[in-house]
Amino acid sequence: MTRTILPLTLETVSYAVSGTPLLRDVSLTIGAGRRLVVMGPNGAGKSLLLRLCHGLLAPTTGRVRWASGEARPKAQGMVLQRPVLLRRSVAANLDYPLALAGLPKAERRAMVEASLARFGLAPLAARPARRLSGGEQQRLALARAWALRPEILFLDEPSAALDPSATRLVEAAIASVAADGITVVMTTHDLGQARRLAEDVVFLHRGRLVEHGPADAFFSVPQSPEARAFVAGDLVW
Ligand SMILES: Nc1ncnc2c1ncn2[C@@H]1O[C@H](COP(=O)(O)OP(=O)(O)OP(=O)(O)O)[C@@H](O)[C@H]1O
Repeated sequence: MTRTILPLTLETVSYAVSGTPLLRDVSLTIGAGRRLVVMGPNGAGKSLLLRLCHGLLAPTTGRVRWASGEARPKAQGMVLQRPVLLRRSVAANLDYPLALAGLPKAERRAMVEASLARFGLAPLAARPARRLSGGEQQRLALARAWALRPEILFLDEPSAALDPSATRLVEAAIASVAADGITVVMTTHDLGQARRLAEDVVFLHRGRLVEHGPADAFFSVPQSPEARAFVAGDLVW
């Protein structure tokens, strides 16, 4: 894959609502091909950070800069905690964005087949998407995003409210996306999940970026008192 839009750089990004600062002076570079997990207690600003990166929100001050120079490149996707699925079959949900992207029918059919197979969804192809279980819906949303061949995917709490076996299937799907060289940036509350998936960690606390570095170092020797308390399970907000 030719890399064109990464790295993504946040330059002293702040975000405020009605004068209340929610994220403050976040500077961060996200390079290609890594799995980055954004962690932090409730209300730390994890979802806001993802929305700013993806372009759903604009910073109050500072800049979000893609290497391609585009304001909001197409080669990036976001999967929400509760994915928005069409009232159609699983296969039709995969086909629709490909049609919007202008892919000819034969290519779409091949890509839908590949996506169904890749994410374990083939037996569900004809089912109404909105009747799927939470875990199946997440995998469909991941498959749909993957089929568009993004360079980077943002995943906001991809396994919130899923049971352990559904969580493991979603994690396998995320690992499979990353194995294709797609950069993954995700939030999670689940320390175990972060240990399983993260290569790098960003740790936020009360709207500030407190740590950013390799996951091994973050989990074994967190530098800040906040991160130490968080890793020990003692910091809840
Ligand atoms: N539009 C908004 N107006 C006012 N406050 C907001 C708005 N959006 C987010 N916030 C607040 O900003 C803070 C950060 O929100 P965010 O959703 O990013 O937290 P989070 O780290 O993802 O938390 P959680 O782990 O609980 O999902 C929270 O205190 C939230 O209430």
